[in-house]
Amino acid sequence: MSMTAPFAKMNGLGNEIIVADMRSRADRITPAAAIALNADPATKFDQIMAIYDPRTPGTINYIEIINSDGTMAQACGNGMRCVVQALAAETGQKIFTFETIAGILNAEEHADGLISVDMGIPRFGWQDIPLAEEFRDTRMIELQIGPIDAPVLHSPSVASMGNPHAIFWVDEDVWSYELDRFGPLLENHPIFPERANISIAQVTSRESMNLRTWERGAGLTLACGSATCAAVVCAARTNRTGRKVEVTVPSGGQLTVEWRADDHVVMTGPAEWEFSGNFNPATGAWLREIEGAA
Ligand SMILES: N[C@@H](CCC[C@H](N)C(=O)O)C(=O)O
Repeated sequence: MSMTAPFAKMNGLGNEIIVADMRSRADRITPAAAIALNADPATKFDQIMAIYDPRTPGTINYIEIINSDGTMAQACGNGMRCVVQALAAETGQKIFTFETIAGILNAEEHADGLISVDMGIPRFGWQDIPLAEEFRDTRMIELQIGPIDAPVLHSPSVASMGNPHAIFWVDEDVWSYELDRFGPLLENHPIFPERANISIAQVTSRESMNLRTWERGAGLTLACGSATCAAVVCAARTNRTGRKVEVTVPSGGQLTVEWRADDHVVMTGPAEWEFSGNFNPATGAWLREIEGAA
């Protein structure tokens, strides 16, 4: 086994992704390697999507998702689109079935280059998210930040897309909130025993919303695919929108999310390759691949 593994630096609407090719390898990417890669401005990332050999018949690969703080995540919608684009470019295949720690996931690259990922079935039970205490109705839970009599953010909807999400509904521009200040406090609030991804959502019509997300284990990001899915199912569940919504993310791009009649949530959007290289999964030391080199 070679010391180094190939990787591609990519992004999904600005969500910074490293797609690591760990096929035919038994080793894992260490938290130290993730932290080292994230410390270098050239490879700074939000998630690493590590592609491994399949574990389950009927799936093409097992995908491990690592946040920039070195912790594991169960879901990453933007990262999955990057994985699909990388594998489609390599193999010509267009339809994929993957396995992650959250389960089996289907995805497809369309003729126009956009990629759809079936993000699975959302869960709303307080134990599923999970929350530290019982809430019978997770369309709105008691949680607020700011002065007790004039909270800045309050009463979020919560959902699991495999990973935990809280969505705070706002009327004002999403950029007028100090998410960099409130995000870490809410991510680590005792109500979320596994921490949570924290989003603020401004619904602009039955079919559109603006969304900003503070990601668990990664901080402020330019897009978060699973958060867009969580926001759309929570918006539909609270009758703020219909079941198909175009979500504008901080990069200015759009993701289309449809909560289908069969309960599956399908997210569609682009992915972009930036550069390729090789890295050491134990240390994070890396070298850029020279384009055009044999
Ligand atoms: N960027 C991702 C979500 C990443 C996972 C998250 N930080 C977590 O720990 O749950 C996406 O596009 O879904």
